[in-house]
Amino acid sequence: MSAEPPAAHPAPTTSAAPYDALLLLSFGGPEGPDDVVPFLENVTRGRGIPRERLKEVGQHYFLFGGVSPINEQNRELLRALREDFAQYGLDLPVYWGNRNWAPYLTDTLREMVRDGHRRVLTLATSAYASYSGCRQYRENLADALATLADEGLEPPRVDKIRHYFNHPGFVEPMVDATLAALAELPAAARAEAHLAFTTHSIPTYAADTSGPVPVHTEGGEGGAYVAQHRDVARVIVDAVRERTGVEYPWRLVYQSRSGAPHIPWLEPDICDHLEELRGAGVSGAVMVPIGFVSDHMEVKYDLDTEARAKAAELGLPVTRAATVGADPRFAAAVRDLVLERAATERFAAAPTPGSAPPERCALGALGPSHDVCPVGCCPARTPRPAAAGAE
Ligand SMILES: CC1=C(CCC(=O)O)c2cc3nc(cc4[nH]c(cc5[nH]c(cc1n2)c(C)c5CCC(=O)O)c(CCC(=O)O)c4C)C(CCC(=O)O)=C3C
Ligand SMILES: [Fe+2]
Repeated sequence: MSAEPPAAHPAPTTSAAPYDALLLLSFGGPEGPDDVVPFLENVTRGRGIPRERLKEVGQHYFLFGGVSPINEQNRELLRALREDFAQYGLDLPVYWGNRNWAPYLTDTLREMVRDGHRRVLTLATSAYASYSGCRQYRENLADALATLADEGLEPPRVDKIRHYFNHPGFVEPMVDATLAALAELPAAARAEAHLAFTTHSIPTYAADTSGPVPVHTEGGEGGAYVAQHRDVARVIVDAVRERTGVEYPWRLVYQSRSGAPHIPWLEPDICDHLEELRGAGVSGAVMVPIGFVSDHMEVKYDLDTEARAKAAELGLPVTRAATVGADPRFAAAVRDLVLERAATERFAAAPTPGSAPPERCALGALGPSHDVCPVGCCPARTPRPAAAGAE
């Protein structure tokens, strides 16, 4: 056998430079009955959510012993990320901080600074563009950095990984989960089944202004939030057709609405949609929660408890697809996104002749999302400082 020819390309680098740490940034949730009310106070501070709604949401948590599944799911994701990074030689420590519960973001960032980190890349557990799913996390980062500065610490530079809703490592586990949930339907219910893709409802004004380019349309159909979810749904429907030979009818629907009743939010609600499907004589439905990264309370209560009860009352067979959670393909996707962004930053700082910015993986029609949110992206109703963006 002849010797290996010299490699045409340099070996792909596993360097995360200029980044020296990854921050997993999440929502946080209560870990026992005594945590529920203070957690809800953290979530809703200044957000004008009616008291009745808060009492109701508190009951959802008490049904599960006051414990949200989200923290344990983030611990699993941390383990999966660390394992993946170690296996592929990516030497990048991973930290975890939350918006609404311990470990709090500010405490984690302080620890990161004390450990000597100066250049932090952030992964938010939210895949899509919207105020709640993106800018609000960037506001939390700005607040935490300001607190550290007040304490006399030198704040690190913080960036955020691009929206990953259409990354194959996020979408492909959902395709498998949709196939598995279809297989769980009784055979007679499967043939004429519908796919109900679900995500968190948000106010229609937030949907219309989501993403970098505000599209002012009536009814919340204009912005990036809805467009991104539709694109993912389309990719899953196509992949399911390739694997089963069936093009299942589908619709993007919403769940977990809060806020005052006179403010319009994205519709239809999953429960109303199930009722409509039953009325139309549909044989069964699969709920596919593409809007969420793990099976946290919005999935366990709003879908597995409330929507399933609705379906049972209607006599409509339904199953629910799992979210990606700590799937190794998602951990690998995060590594890919870290390396992609690191290479982009290095290229921007020192473009060398013949070098090119890295490839950016994305399925669907929309293409890879921007790295840095431009000024005015997913605007807040009351402007506040936000980190990791162009402003
Ligand atoms: C877009 C979006 C995501 C997806 C992106 C992401 O993941 O970030 C998300 C995730 C989550 N939302 C969660 C919990 C809550 N969200 C609330 C309230 C709200 N969510 C909103 C939007 C979103 N929320 C909005 C516009 C409000 C109204 C008030 C406001 O503008 O802030 C409330 C208050 C009570 C209520 O009214 O429901 C709670 C308790 C949990 C934790 C679950 C657990 O504990 O396992 C998670 C992962
Ligand atoms: Fe929420």
